[in-house]
Amino acid sequence: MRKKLTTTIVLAVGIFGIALPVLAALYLAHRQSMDAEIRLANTMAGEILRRADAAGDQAIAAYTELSTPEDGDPCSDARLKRMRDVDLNLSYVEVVGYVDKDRLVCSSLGRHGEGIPLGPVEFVSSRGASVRTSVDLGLGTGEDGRFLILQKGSLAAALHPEMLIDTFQDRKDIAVGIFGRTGRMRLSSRGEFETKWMSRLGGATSANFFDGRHLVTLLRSSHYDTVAYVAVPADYLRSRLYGFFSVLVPIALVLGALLSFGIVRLARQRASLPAELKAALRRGEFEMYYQPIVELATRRIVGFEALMRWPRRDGPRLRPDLFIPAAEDCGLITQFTDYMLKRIAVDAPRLIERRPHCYVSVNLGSSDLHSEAILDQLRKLLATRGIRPQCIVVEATEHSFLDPLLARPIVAEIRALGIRVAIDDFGTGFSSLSHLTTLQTDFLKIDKVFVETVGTDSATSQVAPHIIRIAETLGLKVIGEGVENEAQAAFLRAHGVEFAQGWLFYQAMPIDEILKLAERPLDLAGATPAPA
Ligand SMILES: Nc1nc2c(ncn2[C@@H]2O[C@H](COP(=O)(O)O[C@H]3[C@@H](O)[C@H](n4cnc5c(=O)[nH]c(N)nc54)O[C@@H]3COP(=O)(O)O)[C@@H](O)[C@H]2O)c(=O)[nH]1
Repeated sequence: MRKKLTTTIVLAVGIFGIALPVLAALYLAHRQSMDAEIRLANTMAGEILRRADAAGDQAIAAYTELSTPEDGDPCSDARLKRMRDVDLNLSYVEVVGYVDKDRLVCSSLGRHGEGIPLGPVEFVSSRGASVRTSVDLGLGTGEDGRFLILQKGSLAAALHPEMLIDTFQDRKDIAVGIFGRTGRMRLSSRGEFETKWMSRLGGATSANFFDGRHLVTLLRSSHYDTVAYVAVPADYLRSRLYGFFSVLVPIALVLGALLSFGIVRLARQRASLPAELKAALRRGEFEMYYQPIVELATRRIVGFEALMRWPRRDGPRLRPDLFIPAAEDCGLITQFTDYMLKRIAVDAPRLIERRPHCYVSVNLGSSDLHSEAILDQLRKLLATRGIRPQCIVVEATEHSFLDPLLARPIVAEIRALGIRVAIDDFGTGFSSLSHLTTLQTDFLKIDKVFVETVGTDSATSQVAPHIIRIAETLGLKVIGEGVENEAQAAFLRAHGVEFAQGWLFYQAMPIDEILKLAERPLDLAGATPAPA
C-alpha cells in the first residue's frame, strides 16, 4: 500500500515536474510572441502616423503660402509660378491648385481649361479641411492616378495616398492604413480592413487587440483627427510562437526533467532515510563530538556538550538537525539516545578524569522526556565507574513538541538522580515560557539566533536581555549559545550571563582532540584557539 502510494507520488511529481515547466514555457512563448508582434505593429503605426502628420503639416504650409493672391487672377502666371515653387518644396504634396465649383481650374501643373472635376466633398475634417479621398486628376500618377485632396477655401493640396503607407514593403501581408475619425473614412490603406476596428479606440490614444484573424494596433495622432492602424495576420503570430516554442519547450523539458529527477531523488532519499539511519546505527557509524562550554569571566572550560555526527559511508554528511528530527519522526530516537549514552559512558569518564569539575551535557529529545525508559538509561550511565550525577547535564531539546505535563515527572526524577537539567534553544521551536514554569530546571540556554543579533539593529536583538531577566527571576543559570565574536561575549557578560559556548572559544571536536585539550593545564585551556 505504502509502495503504491510512493509510486503514485513519484509519478505525480514526475508528471507535474515536466508539465509545469512546459506549461510555463507555452505561456512565456505566447506572451513573448504577442509582445514582439505588438512592438512591430506599434513601430509601423508610429511611422505611418509620422508621415500622415507631416503630410497634413505640408498641406497647411501650402495654404498659408498661397492664401494671398498677387493680383485678382487666381490663375495668373505669377501665381502659377508661386504654386510650382510651393509644390517643389513639399515632399508629400504632389499638386497645389485653385478650386472653383468643385473643379481644379489651375494648379502647380498649369491651367486646366474647363477645370478637372473633383467630385463632391466626402467629409470636413475637425480642422475645417474638405476631404476627397480618391480623385482621379487624370495625371496618370498616384495609385491608379487617384489622389487624396485636402481643400481649404479655394486652395487644394493633392497627396499620393500610398506615400503615407509605402513603408515596410517587405511586410506587404500586414495590412496598414490611416483613417479620419470625423468622417470614419479611410484616407489611405493597404490590405484588409474592417470598419468595426475604427470604433475600438474609444477615447484612448492607442489600442491593441486580437480580432480572431489579426492582431490590430490603433494609434491616434496628437495633431490631427487621424488614426493609423496596423493589422498583423494571425499567421505571423503563429510562426513567431513556433519560433519561441522551439527554443523554450526543449529548455523547459530539460529543466523539468532535472527538477523531477531532483525531487524524486530527494523523496527517495527521505523515504529511505529511516532504513539508512537504522543500518548506520547497527554499523555504529555515528560519532560523538564534544564542544566545550566556558565560564565567560575566566574562559575556563566548565563542561562539554555531546553532539552527534554522521560521517556517512555513502553519501554526503548529514547535519544532526536533519537526521535527529528524522530519527524522532520514524520512532528511532530511543535507539539513538541509547547509542549516544553508551558512547558517553565510554568517553565521559576519560574527560572527567582530566577535568574532574567539568560536566558532560547530553541532548534528549521530547520523546525521551515523555517516557520513563530514559530514567533506567540514565541510571545505567550513572552506574558507570567514574561518572557522578553532577558530571552529567541533560539538555531538553525540542525538535518535536514537548508536553510539559508528561515531561514534568520525568524531569523531576532526573533531577532527583542528581543530574542537572537545561532548557535548550529557549525561544525557538516549541520551547516556551510555560516550560520554564512547569519544568524545574537548572540552566537555560539562549539559542544562537538571539545571540547573533545582540548589539545589532535587528528586531530580535532585544530578545536575549529579556530571556536573561526571565532566567534571573527563576533562579536559573544562563548559557549563551553560538557565541562567535568578542562583542557578543562582552554583551552577554555585561548582562550577567555566566556561561557560553561557541566558535569564539571552541568548535565541537572528536573525543581524541577533546581529550588532548582537557589534558592541558586549566589556566591555558581558555586561551586555546578554536580548531578550524
Ligand atoms: N537528541 C539529540 N540531539 C542532538 C544530538 N546531537 C546533536 N543534536 C541536536 O542537533 C542540533 C544541531 O547540532 P549541531 O549541528 O552539532 O550544532 C551544534 C553546534 O555545532 C552549533 N554551534 C556551536 N557553536 C556555534 C557557533 O558559534 N555558531 C554556530 N552557527 N553554531 C554553533 O550549535 C549546536 C549546538 O546547539 P544546542 O544543542 O542547541 O546547544 C543541536 O541543536 C542538538 O540539539 C544527539 O545526540 N541527540
